[in-house]
This record gives sequence, C-alpha cells and structure tokens, in this order.
Amino acid sequence: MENTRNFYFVGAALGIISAAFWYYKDDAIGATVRVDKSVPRFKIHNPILGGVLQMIKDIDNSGILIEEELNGPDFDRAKVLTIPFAEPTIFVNDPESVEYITNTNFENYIKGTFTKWRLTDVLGNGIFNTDGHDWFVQRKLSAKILTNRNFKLNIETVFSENIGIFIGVLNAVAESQTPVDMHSLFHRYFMDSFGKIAYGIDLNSLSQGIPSYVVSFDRTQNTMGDRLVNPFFPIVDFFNPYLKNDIKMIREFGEKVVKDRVGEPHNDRNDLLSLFLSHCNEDGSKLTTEELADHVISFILAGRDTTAQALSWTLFCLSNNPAAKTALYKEIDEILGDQLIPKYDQIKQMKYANAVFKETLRLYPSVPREGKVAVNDDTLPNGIKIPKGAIVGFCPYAMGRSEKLWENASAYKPERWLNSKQPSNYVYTAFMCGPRICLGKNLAELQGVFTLVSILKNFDFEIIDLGSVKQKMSLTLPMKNGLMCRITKRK
Ligand code: HEM
Repeated sequence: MENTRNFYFVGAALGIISAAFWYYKDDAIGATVRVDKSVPRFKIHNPILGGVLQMIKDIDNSGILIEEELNGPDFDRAKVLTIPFAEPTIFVNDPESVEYITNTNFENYIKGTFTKWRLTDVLGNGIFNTDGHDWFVQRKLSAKILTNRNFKLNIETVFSENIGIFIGVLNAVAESQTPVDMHSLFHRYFMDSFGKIAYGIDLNSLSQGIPSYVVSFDRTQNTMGDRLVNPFFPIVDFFNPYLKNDIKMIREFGEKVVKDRVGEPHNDRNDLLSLFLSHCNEDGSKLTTEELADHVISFILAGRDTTAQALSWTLFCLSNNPAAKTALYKEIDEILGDQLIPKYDQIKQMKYANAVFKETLRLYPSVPREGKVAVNDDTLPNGIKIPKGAIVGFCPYAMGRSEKLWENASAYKPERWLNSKQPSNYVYTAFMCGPRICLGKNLAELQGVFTLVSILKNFDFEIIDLGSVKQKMSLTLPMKNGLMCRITKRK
C-alpha cells in the first residue's frame, strides 16, 4: 500500500516537472508575456529559467554574451531573451527596427514599469525614468540650457578652469612616478565639471579626494545595472549591506545641492538648477525639493559616468592602436603648437581627435543596451510580431560591432569618420536616436575631445597591464579593474 502511494506520488511529481519543462520550454517561468515561438530564443536559453543562469553566472560579461548572440551567424531578424518573472526582451539589431521603435512609432515604445521598478528608489522621477508629459516637460526645460552657445561659453570658463586642476593633479602623479587609476580620476574630473556646469557648485572631488557620496554613486550604479539582468534583485538588494545607506547618501547629496541654492540671495544663474527652480507646474505650483533632487541626481549620472568612461576606453583603444595614437599626437601638436589647452575653434578644427572619440564610442558605447516596453501589440517593419508588454531591445555595443553595418567592424579605425558621409543615428546608436536622443551629445563630444586633447598635449600615458582591463556590468560601461597608468610629462 505504502509503496503504491509512493509510486503515484513520484509519478505525479515527474508529471508536473515534465509538464513545466514542456510549458516553459521556450520562455522562463513567470515571463509576463509570451512571445511567438517562431521568433528564435537566445542559444543560452534553458527551459523554466530562460537565460538567467548564463547571464548572472558571469554578469560582467553579459554584454559580450548578448553581442555574440546578435552578431552570430544564426541571427536573422530578432532573438528573444527571457528571464523568470519579468518582461521578455525581443532584441533587434538593424537600423530600420531601431528607427521604428525610437522614432516612427515612438508613442508605442516607452521606458515603462520595467525601468521604473528598478530605478525609482535612486532616480525618482528624473528624465531617465519618465515617459509622456512628465518626460516632455523635463526635456524641453533642459534643452534650453544645453545649447551650443552655452557649451562654447563653458569651454572658455568652466572647462579651462577644471582642466587646469586636472593637469595639476596629473603633474603631481607624473613627478611621483607612481601609477594612477585614470578611470577613477576621469570620474572625479567629470563630476566636478558637471557640478559646475549644471549646478554652479564646486564639488572638489579631484583636489580633495573621493567624497563618500561619490563612492555611493559608483556602487549604486552597479546595483542598478545588475537589477536589469537579475530578476531576483529584490532578494539580492535585501542582503546588500551598502544599498540602503548609499541611496540615502545620494538622495541627501541631491537635496543639499537644492537647499544650498534656494538659500542663496541671488539664485538667478544661467544653469540647469536655476531653470528647474524657476519652473512652474501647470497648476502654478513649484517643484518640491525632492523633485528637484531627482533632476540633480539624474543629470550627474548622465553627464559624469558616460563621458568619463568614454575617455577611459579612448586611452585603452589608443594604447592598442599605436598608429592612431601617433596620428592623434601629430594633429594635436600641429594645431596647438606651444599652447597647452585648446580653444573652442581649435577643437572643431581637430578632425582626427573628434574621429577618435566617435570611433571609441562605436566599439565601447557608454550606454551599451537600450530597451523599450511596447504599450500595444505591434509588428516591426521586418515582420516580427511584438506583443503588448514585451520589451524591444537593441544594443549599441552589438550594432557598433556588426559586420553588416561597418566595414571591418572589429578594427579601430578613426579614419572611417573622416569621410564626409557620416552614418545615421540609427546605425551609430551610441547617443540613442529619435526624440529621446541624448540631450548632452554636443556637450559630451566637445568636453570629451577638449579633455582628451588637453591631457595628451601635456602627458604620455602607458597602461600598466592591458590584459587586466575588463568591462563591468552596470547601467553604463565602466571598467571592472580601473585603468592603471604610468604617466610621464611630454617634453
Ligand atoms: C559620451 C557621453 C555620452 C553618451 C555616450 C550618452 C549617451 C546617451 C544615451 C544612449 C542616452 C539614452 C539613454 C536612455 O535611453 O535612457 C542618453 C540620454 C540622455 N543623455 Fe546622454 N550621453 C552622454 C553624455 C551626456 C551628457 C554630458 C549629458 C549632459 C547633460 C547627457 C544628458 C542626457 C540626457 C538628459 C538624456 C535623457 C534624454 C531623454 O530621455 O530625453 N548625456 N545619453
């Protein structure tokens, strides 16, 4: 009797497991939407768990893994990645689909709850985390300050002042002959520059060492990146010993920036914070301190990490490509002569330096992944059916390395940018495209090239161990082990 009962019990259990395997053969358990089975799944897919095991097993290389799937020989029009209890992502890798979701049918593809649920505790309702009317109002306001005229003024004032401090720090490092982590220094330099440009404040993180709120920013960026691939992030977050305090530090930093300005006798400066402070909602009310802090925090994240990481990868790419490095030094010396810091017009004249910056971002885009949630059922121009609630994703990292889009895609060739015909924003997606294209694109290019040229005019950089330079999973594309360099002063 007992044996018979056990036999039925084991049989039933095996039956349930087999049924689960059959039912969740193509999609992870709890996937919120089922995608048509005719769209191929990622090779790393397992029944029930989808792609989660492979993604979190080597989380820092998950971007490379996605790139290999999208640029692999079996990729046709789209591939699906599902992880348990989350929206499935239908990845595309062609400019037509990217144009469709980011522009042609913009209204149907939003950030949605996927992003909100993962980022709101840090970013609140900042521009990265909003859709519709809220997004539009913030975008219009910010665009008023992020103008080319203001960038030109910034070059002559803030950039020149800050680069002087940066060069001073690098001089001391060169004299001491001790290796330094350029990845960390770039983050501190751009934090200070951005604090000054956007909020008119001196953060002094370069000259006074790393403040604790910067450590919190860094750690939380990584946590937010992990949340995008790990569906079990609420559990991981619960056991994260730093997270609660880090978020508190970041929010307090944002609120302090606001409160300090509100307390000023003359708060009518020409910067982002003044604009947000003077803004009135439709009902005539002003933004609260908390809302203003959302903007402060979001713009620091937008302006600091992206450009700092782009320059870190630029030094890495130049070290791997001596011919490009020589050509760049030649242009800098020809145009600057004895002058140590470039002027606005000289940066515009430096075709090769601008090409170097773009070429680095093609291979190492600071925002390597993009995803938008479909509001309604839809069909992409390539015929792929998109169910309501699924995410349509694309990877600037994969598109930049696609042989279908770039000749000799894996080669670092700044020369490809010297042609008069430039690729469209739907091919070169490092700054996104459509109505949500990066608002700071021109500023980033100007400040990136200005900084690169200024430091190369003054110093030589030797990366100590090229093999140790690795990507790290995050919202952006930081370096896992930093970028340790030996610096010498140029004669
Ligand atoms: C190399 C530097 C940079 C790169 C590669 C870059 C790239 C991007 C990308 C890919 C997006 C879209 C992100 C998304 O879909 O959520 C974006 C958005 C944005 N970026 Fe940048 N960015 C850079 C620097 C900057 C700077 C310096 C600013 C300064 C203000 C800035 C401001 C913004 C803003 C405000 C948005 C949100 C736009 C919107 O949602 O309407 N970015 N950026």
